[in-house]
Amino acid sequence: MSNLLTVNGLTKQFGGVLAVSDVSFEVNKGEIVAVIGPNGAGKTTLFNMISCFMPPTKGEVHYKGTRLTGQKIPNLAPLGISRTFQNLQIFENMTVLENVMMGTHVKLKTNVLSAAFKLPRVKKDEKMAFEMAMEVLKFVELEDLMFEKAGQLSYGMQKQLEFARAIVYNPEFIMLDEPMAGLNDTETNRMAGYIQRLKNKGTSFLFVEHKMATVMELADRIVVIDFGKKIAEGTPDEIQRNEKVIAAYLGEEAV
Ligand SMILES: Nc1ncnc2c1ncn2[C@@H]1O[C@H](COP(=O)(O)OP(=O)(O)OP(=O)(O)O)[C@@H](O)[C@H]1O
Repeated sequence: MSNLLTVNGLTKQFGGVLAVSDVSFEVNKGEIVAVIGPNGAGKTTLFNMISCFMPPTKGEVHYKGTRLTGQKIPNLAPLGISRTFQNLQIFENMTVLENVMMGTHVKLKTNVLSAAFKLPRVKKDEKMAFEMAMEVLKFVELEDLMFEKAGQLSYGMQKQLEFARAIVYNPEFIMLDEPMAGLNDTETNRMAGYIQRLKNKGTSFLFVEHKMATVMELADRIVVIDFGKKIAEGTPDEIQRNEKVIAAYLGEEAV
């Protein structure tokens, strides 16, 4: 299995709070890796450093040999990396179709000048953007709602829409921050199905999630964070039997 993402010694200090401390792990091609841990363990901070939303105090991240740390967020998509957010980032006043088409610009060559002069390429790009968007809307079963305003959709559908926008340019590596948060069981299974189907086509994932049943079902490997430190890493079976992990979660329940 070839290595895709290398997280090396990531550390984040917020004043006196050591939110993440010397965390290292890898994601290999075709793998689904989950990051779990009790509330406040440092998962979001770790995720934000990996996806270039926050600079680390120490440590670095590489993707296929390219240093991600210090990169600007728009540089990630051309590398084949995509991410979704814990809080939905959809455009409520735009249609479902327009939201997804927004995600296609990475692959297309149209820029402001060519669009302003309505060069022939613009028409071709618009057609391609539409076709790409329709393909993923079918994949997430939202094609019947393509002309609805995104703000009119249920929360579960809005999550599907955000996922559609994240996958529309065929990224090789997708980072999902709590993809199942706020979803009911049916919606959770539906989202898990999309992730699994993309994995079967070779896409790799890193995701943070609180819903343990989903994590255990989807992840090939799990990284467990507690008080900012990696306390365990292994397959779902190994993690469920790991005493340090059990103690960390029991501690959380006792709080
Ligand atoms: N911007 C910030 N400034 C100061 N402290 C912060 C900041 N962001 C996070 N922290 C602290 O860092 C620690 C880790 O927070 P983080 O949100 O990364 O944890 P988490 O595992 O994602 O939590 P949850 O599961 O509740 O989302 C917490 O103690 C939190 O209070």
